[in-house]
Amino acid sequence: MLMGDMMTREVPCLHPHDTLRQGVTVLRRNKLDALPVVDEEGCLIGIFTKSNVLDAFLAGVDLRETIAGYFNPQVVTVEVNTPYEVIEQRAKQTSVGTGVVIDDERKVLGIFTKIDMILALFHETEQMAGKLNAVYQAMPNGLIVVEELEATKRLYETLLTVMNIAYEAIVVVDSQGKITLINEAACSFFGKKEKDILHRPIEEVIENIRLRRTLKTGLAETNEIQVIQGKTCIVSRSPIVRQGKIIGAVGKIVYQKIEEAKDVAERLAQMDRELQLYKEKVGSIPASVTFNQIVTVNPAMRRLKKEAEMAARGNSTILLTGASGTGKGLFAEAIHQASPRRKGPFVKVNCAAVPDNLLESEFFGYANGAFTGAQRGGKLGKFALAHGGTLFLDEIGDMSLNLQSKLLRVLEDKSFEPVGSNESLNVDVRIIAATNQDLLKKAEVGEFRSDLYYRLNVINFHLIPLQRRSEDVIPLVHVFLERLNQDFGKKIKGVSIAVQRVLHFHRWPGNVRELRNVLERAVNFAEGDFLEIEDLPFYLREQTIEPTTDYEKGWNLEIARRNLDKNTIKKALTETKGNKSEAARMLGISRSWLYEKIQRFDLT
Ligand SMILES: Nc1ncnc2c1ncn2[C@@H]1O[C@H](COP(=O)(O)OP(=O)(O)OP(=O)(O)O)[C@@H](O)[C@H]1O
Repeated sequence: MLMGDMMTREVPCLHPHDTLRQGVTVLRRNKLDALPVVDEEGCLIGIFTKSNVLDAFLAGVDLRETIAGYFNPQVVTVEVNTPYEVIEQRAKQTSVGTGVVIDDERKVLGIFTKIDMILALFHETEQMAGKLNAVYQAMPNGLIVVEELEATKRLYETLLTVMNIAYEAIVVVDSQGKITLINEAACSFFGKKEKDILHRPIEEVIENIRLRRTLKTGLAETNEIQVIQGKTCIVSRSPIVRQGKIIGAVGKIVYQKIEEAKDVAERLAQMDRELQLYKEKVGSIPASVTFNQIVTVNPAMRRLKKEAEMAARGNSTILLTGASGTGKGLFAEAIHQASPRRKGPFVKVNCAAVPDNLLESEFFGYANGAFTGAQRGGKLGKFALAHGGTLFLDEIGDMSLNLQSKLLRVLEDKSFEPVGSNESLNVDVRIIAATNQDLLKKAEVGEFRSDLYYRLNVINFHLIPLQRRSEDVIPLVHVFLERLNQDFGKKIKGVSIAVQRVLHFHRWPGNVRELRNVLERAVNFAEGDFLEIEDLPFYLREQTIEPTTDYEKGWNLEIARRNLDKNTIKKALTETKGNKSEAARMLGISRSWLYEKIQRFDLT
């Protein structure tokens, strides 16, 4: 952290010819303890403090006198790029509470108070706790409990020891992608000393580790085979997320005894290919989505992901609810993939897409010669196809009452008769159902069997609409852009700030699906490296025009810009229910800058 990240910016300056009354008024208005004094060229020549005011009063001066004889020419100065450690050292040595931050021409850039330093310290402590937690998550067997703040140092030493006995290379970066922790194995793997690596941007030290991507998307990736430093390695990456914010990432590189593992991996891949072939032959869709592919930094959604992963281990029926496009299908596949049934088929039926008269044979199959035009030899239904695996009943709210009764019977008896057959078939199938309708309401008006509802609703996961987790928008954008670049052979690097703003504040009635479609359209139209407003569909472009009353006052660009800033900050504060740290993060500006703007626009 540098001085530039901690100081209070844009403080007013006094001139020696200003009166004492002016000096006192500016101090009071800005709630500051001291103000820089500058000469005609704007260069720092001293500091005017509250003590100077008291001295003047004691001397019984007239407030119309100038501050020339009262300000202090001995002023503690700090340069803007001074590192935190040096500032801390100097702050301990001086009794002065305020320093002036200057550039190399002695022009004033801001002031630095001990309060600023305490706030910066809090920030550092928060980050340290996050890093400790991340490394704990990355250790398969280590148990580290962070208790009290005073134990942190001891823990840090323990942590380094634990990291150093691991034979994998472990590296931790902060939200800026700078290395904050690295173990001995990693240093020896890269042939560098810890002191030459720490605090450097990750890509300067380790090519190809892709932790920057983890910081952008929040996606964990496990056991990917990659070549790093010319060696084949197994790499795992994990984001460090705290209160919906990605604050860092951990990378683990296994680089020893890889050849043996590679052999096993290749044999497994071959078996997987064969299995896939058989699965396709029996007509089921091979599920390949895992929880790792579900992008979210929202704490409630992350909790849902964890709970669904736990529920996957059992056999109970699961009901997924939530608006269209929130990821119910994705969750269903991930649950199957995380369950002991993952080797079995994952069969999906969209209950809204199959005509009612065909649903029964679609579900239960039919016997040879069951009806005119039926396939010779009969046909297996989805229940039989899903035997040993998972049957995903999408849009269950659209199923007819007649079929609902039949489904309930299968769920209770675990057996059914194909259409036109008297022979009963036993099946072992786990049911996951999904709907964007309120089944309980439907049950109340007799459109859905309430006994089926309770039978399905053993475990319920209600997915959150994208509008209520807007912090997920940008990580999703990064993941989708990566995929779309691949599909369309493009090299879009990201989205402009203006587009970020629009995407952030849009209400997303179509949820993640709508976001994905918007990006697909934009990638098709984009000409530059970044997606711009004009690449967005018209209905989103319209939202960028902020209502302003300035037309009456003439077309003043500065006023219009200020209004846009003010409105955007207002929206961010409403969105975050007044949480200023959250709002600052959302807007991509520092907290002190946000406070400054709030005061300037009178938004308190
Ligand atoms: N958290 C997520 N991370 C990555 N992709 C997502 C996420 N949520 C949804 N998607 C993607 O968005 C699209 C819509 O998701 P999905 O089909 O699972 O939604 P749904 O809730 O089942 O919708 P519907 O009710 O209309 O069937 C899919 O392309 C899916 O891969």
